[in-house]
Amino acid sequence: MTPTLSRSALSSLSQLVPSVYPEKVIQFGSGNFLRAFFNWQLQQMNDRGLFGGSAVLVQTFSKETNPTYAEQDYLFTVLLNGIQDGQTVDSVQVVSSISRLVNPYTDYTDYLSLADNEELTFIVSNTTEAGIVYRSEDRPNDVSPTGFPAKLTALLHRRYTLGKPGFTVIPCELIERSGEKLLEIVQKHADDWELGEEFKQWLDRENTFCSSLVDRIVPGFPQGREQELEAKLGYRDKLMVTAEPYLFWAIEGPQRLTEELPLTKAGLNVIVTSDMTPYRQRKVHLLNGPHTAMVPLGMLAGLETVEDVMNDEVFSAFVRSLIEQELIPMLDLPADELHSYAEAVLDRFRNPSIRHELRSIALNSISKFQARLLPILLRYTREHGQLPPRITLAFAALLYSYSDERIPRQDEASVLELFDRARQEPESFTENILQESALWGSDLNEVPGLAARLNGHIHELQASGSRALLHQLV
Ligand SMILES: NC(=O)c1ccc[n+]([C@@H]2O[C@H](COP(=O)([O-])OP(=O)(O)OC[C@H]3O[C@@H](n4cnc5c(N)ncnc54)[C@H](O)[C@@H]3O)[C@@H](O)[C@H]2O)c1
Ligand SMILES: O=P(O)(O)OC[C@@H](O)[C@@H](O)[C@H](O)[C@H](O)CO
Repeated sequence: MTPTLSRSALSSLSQLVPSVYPEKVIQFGSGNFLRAFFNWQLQQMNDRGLFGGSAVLVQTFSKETNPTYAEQDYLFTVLLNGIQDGQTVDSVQVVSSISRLVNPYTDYTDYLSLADNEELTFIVSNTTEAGIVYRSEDRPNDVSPTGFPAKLTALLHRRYTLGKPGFTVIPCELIERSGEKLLEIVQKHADDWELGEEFKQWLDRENTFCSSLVDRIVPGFPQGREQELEAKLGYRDKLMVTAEPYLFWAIEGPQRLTEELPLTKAGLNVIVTSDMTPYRQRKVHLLNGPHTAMVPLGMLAGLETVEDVMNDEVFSAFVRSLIEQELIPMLDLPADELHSYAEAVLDRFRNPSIRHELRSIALNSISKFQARLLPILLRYTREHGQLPPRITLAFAALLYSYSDERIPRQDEASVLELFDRARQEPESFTENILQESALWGSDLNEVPGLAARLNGHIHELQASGSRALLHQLV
């Protein structure tokens, strides 16, 4: 029988058994993305003798300890597949940069005692966009608070009471100004819990909260390839994760980070900058924007993956013209840089070696549309005196897909409730949903012509499907 990945399995397969490094990073979140992004980068630094440290994982959400990490001695495989600098990449690496997993729900004392170790100086997180939220019900009791910022506050407070130096905190969540947002919530908990002014000053003075922008497409576990990979690798690995070779990380923080976390020295495409705004705009609008536009249109036409979209003449022409004609002209960055980033994105979308499911991108599409495409729609309309045709069509497809049972909706319960309420009056569904400022930040019925255009498109989508409509646009 094929063994499970572990140190002894590697040894019996005569493969290199990786070194064990001291813990230097506390990592909140144990999902696919961090494994293929941050843990993989730690491994690259360690392999080059530049960091010599591992990350201790803190479970942030599920209350039951995930047994797989311990079963696999905290090892997992990262498979990188795609084209980089014109070369085909098909690499397999066992990553050993995680030391152990702490579950604050079952071992709260162990969790808090992470504050005692002065070698732990970095905190990295990815708890999804839903993780960096304020929860007034979280209290400083002798059991773990539920929210990530509240857990972090408790840890930071212990560090402060021990008189130890603070941390460099780098959240990877895809929310705007993530570092500032996280610090704001930590300070709010400090107020709620009456932790004192001195602690709040220590938070500001001794800790560095860096906003950051991450970029790597990580489709996750290689579904359907388990047997092939087991035969190739000689072990089974439930934590295995596939990703594209491309990687970019902009960290807004002090230059000392380039020495303390020598990612760039390890040859990684990471920059430490005093202003990450342009990098964020470029990525959110030119990569995530087209993703969010292609999802409802593609799914309504029965397409399943980003690659399906890119291999379809009509759909890929739509994606390209969306980028060139509606997105790039609305971004305040040098045009040549935007065009070359966009070309790279189109190549990444075409990557035949990874299966990026449209339905995985579809999760929480409403807030994604608001962040990724709506600002461009509004600016284009203001500047051109007319609606951007492609973003507007994608918006119509999104609203239609949230009101049609054929496409399973995956969104927050509160969002789905607003859609269900709007649907109770089918004749005014569009106007009802556009008026929900909670979804869009304002009443979108005030955008000239938007409701009428969306209504028209929704009827056309019902009558002829998305492909026919795209034909008319490209
Ligand atoms: N997969 C990609 O290509 C990619 C690329 C860039 C960024 N991201 C971002 O990474 C995030 C995570 O993606 P993933 O692929 O690792 O998903 P995942 O489901 O594998 O992991 C999600 C992690 O977040 C934790 N979590 C979920 N909800 C939480 C909550 N409310 N509070 C605290 N923790 C919570 C989970 O416990 C888990 O550790 C996404 O939200 C996405 O924005 C993903
Ligand atoms: O990860 P999500 O669900 O926020 O968005 C889906 C994709 O747009 C996203 O994962 C991109 O692939 C990623 O942001 C690339 O760095």
